[in-house]
Amino acid sequence: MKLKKVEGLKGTISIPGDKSISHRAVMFGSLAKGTTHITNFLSGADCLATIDCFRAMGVRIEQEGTVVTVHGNGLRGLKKPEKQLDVGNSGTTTRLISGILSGQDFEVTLSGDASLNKRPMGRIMKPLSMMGAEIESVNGDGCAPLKITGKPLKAVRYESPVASAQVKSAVLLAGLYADGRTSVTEPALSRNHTELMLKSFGVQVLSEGTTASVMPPKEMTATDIAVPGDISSAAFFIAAGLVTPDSCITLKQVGINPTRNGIIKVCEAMGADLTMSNVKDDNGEPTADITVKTSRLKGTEIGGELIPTLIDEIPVIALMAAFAEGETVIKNAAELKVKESNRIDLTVDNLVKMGADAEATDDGMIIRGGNPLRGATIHCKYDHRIAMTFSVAGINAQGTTVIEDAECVDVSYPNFYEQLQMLAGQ
Ligand SMILES: O=C(O)C1=C[C@@H](OP(=O)(O)O)[C@@H](O)[C@H](O)C1
Ligand SMILES: C=C(OP(=O)(O)O)C(=O)O
Repeated sequence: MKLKKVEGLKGTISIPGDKSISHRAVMFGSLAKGTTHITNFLSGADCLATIDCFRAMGVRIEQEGTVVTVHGNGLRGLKKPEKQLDVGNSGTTTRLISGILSGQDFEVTLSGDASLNKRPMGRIMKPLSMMGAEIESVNGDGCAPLKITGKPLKAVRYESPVASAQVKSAVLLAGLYADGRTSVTEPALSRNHTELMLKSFGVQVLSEGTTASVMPPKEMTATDIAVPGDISSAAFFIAAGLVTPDSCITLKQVGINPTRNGIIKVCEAMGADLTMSNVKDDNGEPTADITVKTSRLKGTEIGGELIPTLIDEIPVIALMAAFAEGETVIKNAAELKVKESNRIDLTVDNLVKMGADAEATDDGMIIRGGNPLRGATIHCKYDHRIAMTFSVAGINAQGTTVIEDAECVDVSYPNFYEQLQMLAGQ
């Protein structure tokens, strides 16, 4: 993909469905009794991998674009798949499904692409083993492929060393099959979509501070899920609207769940012209239309409990910082090193390549804003968030920017480039 400076971004777009919520809707719908109708489903590669995994375990799932119908098999109705499950590039699929597979009465192996098979799985293997599951890293490196043999599970109270919704969810989902109340405490609150959606499926869930617990139900009951727009996808256009001269963009029906809205707080701290309207609350998953206009941004500090609420947005926030006046310090974000790529190093390397003043630290980065950016060839190591971040950089840089492997945006935002062109009037 080649990008050049644009004249300004103008218009209104609908942001595709939230990736985290789309995964969970398919998973919980598969385990429920009855039919779950999902609208505004994210038809990106990661969520399609989740659909394929549950189809391979005997669940009938119909998909027509963003409308998905899941004919649930009930809590104990999954079948042993004929082959190993392919989780593609998706950490969420891998870790959440591992929790579910821990409670089944069959053995299964799951494996993903080269990037996925390098990501740490010890963080779920430990608590799931404590619950009694047999879970083995086939190559002995703590990564996928994972061989999981489901067992009758013991309830646990798990103290997670990381604020991770994937770890929390893996344990809570195994807890659906346990012999009592299972709880997870995390160092800071991560996204709570699992807790909210399990409740909609009739499961008893309790959330108190940074502890969530679940009681094993007899069955889960199908429900309808309207997926909000993904704030992690909206982030690219929030940033683009703020840093591109002569821009005004409205993003419709974006999810603003408080465990996900850190980018909005950062925008406020940076002095961004961002307004929200048409705020609606749907079972704890509120949405709003977000309007952004070109703004003079100023540097800020980002760390602590804010980090889990904006974890996937950090690369594009770092780009905003490169356009801001003064210094931005991002800390407590070491988790970025174990995403689809090492997002600290890859963000900083590509920013520097484009002429920005940025440096990596042990757990984050420091960006001194204000240097004009110049076009460059961007290696994104097949990481969708890096590809989109540097596309936003490319439309604001002197010369041409080439994004290699740009098709990886399909993982979370298949129509990203179409919407970008539309807003640029091209
Ligand atoms: O639970 C989820 O849907 C996700 C949780 C986050 O990962 P961690 O739990 O590893 O922080 C996030 O980065 C990922 O994109 C989606
Ligand atoms: C980290 C991400 O996803 P996952 O962990 O599901 O691969 C992401 O989408 O940025």
